[in-house]
Amino acid sequence: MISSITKSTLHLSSTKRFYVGKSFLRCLSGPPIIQEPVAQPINLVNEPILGYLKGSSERSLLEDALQHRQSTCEEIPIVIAGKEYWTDDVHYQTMPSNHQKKIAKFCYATPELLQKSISASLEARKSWEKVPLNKKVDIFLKAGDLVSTKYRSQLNASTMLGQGKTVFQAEIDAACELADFLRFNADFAQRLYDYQPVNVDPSIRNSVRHRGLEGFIAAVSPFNFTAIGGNLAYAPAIMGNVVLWKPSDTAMLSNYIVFRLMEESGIPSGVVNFVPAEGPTFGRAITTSPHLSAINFTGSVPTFHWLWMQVGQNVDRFRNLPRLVGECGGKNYHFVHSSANVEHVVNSTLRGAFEYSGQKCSACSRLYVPSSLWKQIKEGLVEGMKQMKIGPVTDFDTFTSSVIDERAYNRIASYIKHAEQAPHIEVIAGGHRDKSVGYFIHPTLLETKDPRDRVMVEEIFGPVLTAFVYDDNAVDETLELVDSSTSFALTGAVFAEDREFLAQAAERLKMSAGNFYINDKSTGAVVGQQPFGGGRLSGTNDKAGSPHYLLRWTSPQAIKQSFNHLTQFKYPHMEK
Ligand SMILES: NC(=O)c1ccc[n+]([C@@H]2O[C@H](COP(=O)([O-])OP(=O)(O)OC[C@H]3O[C@@H](n4cnc5c(N)ncnc54)[C@H](O)[C@@H]3O)[C@@H](O)[C@H]2O)c1
Ligand SMILES: N[C@@H](CCC=O)C(=O)O
Repeated sequence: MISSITKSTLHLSSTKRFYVGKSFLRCLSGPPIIQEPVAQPINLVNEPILGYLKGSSERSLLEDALQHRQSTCEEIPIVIAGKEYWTDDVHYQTMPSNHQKKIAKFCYATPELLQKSISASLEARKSWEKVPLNKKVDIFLKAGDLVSTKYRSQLNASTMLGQGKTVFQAEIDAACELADFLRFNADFAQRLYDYQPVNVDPSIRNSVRHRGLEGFIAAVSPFNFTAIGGNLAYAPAIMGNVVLWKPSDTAMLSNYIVFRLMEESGIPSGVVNFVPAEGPTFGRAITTSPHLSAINFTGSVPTFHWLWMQVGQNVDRFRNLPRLVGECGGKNYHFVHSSANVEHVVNSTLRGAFEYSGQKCSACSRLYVPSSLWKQIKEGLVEGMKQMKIGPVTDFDTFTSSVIDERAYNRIASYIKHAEQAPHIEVIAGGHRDKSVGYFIHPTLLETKDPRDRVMVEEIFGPVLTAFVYDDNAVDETLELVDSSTSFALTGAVFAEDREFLAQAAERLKMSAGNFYINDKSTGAVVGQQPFGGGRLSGTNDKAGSPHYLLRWTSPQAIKQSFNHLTQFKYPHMEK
């Protein structure tokens, strides 16, 4: 019976099997041909979040950087194999809180330049792939240190002004998360070698080595996280890949600083090419190249679907089947049980829904509250919203600022207008909006009687939270609604003190979120602590910030090295 066989018995029997043909073998020996990298120890500690209190040195450095960035319009080239290019298709990045203020000038790459960058990256691949892992690790550790020291204030200032983040939101993203991605990925890349295949026969050596993918990777990044741009472009690079990085128009300046900082850390020219471009022009260039090996995308569902379809339509062109990694939107929930701590629910929801004006893929945008707690929770939310300061990011008391651009403003405003007109929705607080100077939309709380209204189902990606009040006796039906009423499955949170309920909810909502929180808000995943990504329409769930993510960027090769010479081709049973 298999259960009675111990591991060592199995081992022994397979060893025996290897030795059966010994008489036909002449045993040789020698060192392995392919050497495995020797890991260097990395002290994995998340980058501490600095306080930026009045009078602190980090605050004065940041204030200088903010001043500098506000009085400059940085000219940002396309960079291919270390060479700078300009085209006539000129664009500007402006400040979301003051749309007349330009902070960067850049231009779109033409199809010809995109072809050039593909060729340049394939050329760079030849030598980059050969650079030993420990050298790559050194580069990434140096980059992590440059992020947390020399470039910290520049990264934060450009993220604040260009992407509309408050000081705290910029710090957890452009400084801490970016440094964490660089350092943790260096460690994760080394740890991939911890798995090696079984070696049971001393005359045979089995091993696995990690190669970069053959071809180039296209990294297409969103506006809302500087660190995500850096991770999309550089996590593949540490595995030996070459990358075309198309940054978002509205995160251009911070992403360019990341690109230059990585060069300073020692990434050779051409390994990552910085190619601002019009979205579909870039999409068509990469998906019609036979050398596309993967797309590393973060952004909205429609863009990812479009790219996926382009790859499908060109599938017979590719030398390797491209891997499609996409992290997309969410319709994230807070589900409150009648046993929950009200004060904690209120504060967590105010942060989860309204920090960075709800422009986190993980932002809470639907809230399920039992009728027994609604009055208290509603009062708490409204009171908190009254206390939130909405303004420019240069005012350090601002809780949240404007949304990213006019397109986002109009989209979010259309949901609020819908709510204002729908008979089954009440605007409880907020709703005020004004785009005359910046794209300001005040945090808005809605209450709907229809849990399947568009405001409860579609990603709004703005500071709009909708509450649905359920009957305390209808917990099961409401959990069913949470799970089934949207097509997304990114993040979600349950709040309760009743442990039995929490266990039940964790089971019932298992597939509803890639990142599931118990008594914590739906936002704020930390690299290495809460690996990130969702299922269903929310993405391919490759868990950025974990070792699993790096597996997408390697094409492992299994190697069997034999130390024997066969002395004949026949098998033992053929001996006579
Ligand atoms: N799941 C996650 O980890 C995660 C993280 C951040 C943001 N997001 C999602 O990203 C979205 C917000 O970001 P966004 O507004 O920048 O998204 P977006 O889809 O508009 O743009 C993302 C990137 O794709 C580019 N692009 C647009 N059309 C393209 C095309 N046809 N071909 C190639 N590239 C194209 C854009 O220029 C940008 O660089 C939200 O839906 C949010 O939920 C998800
Ligand atoms: N990692 C971030 C979300 C990134 C998406 O925008 C969080 O967990 O809040």
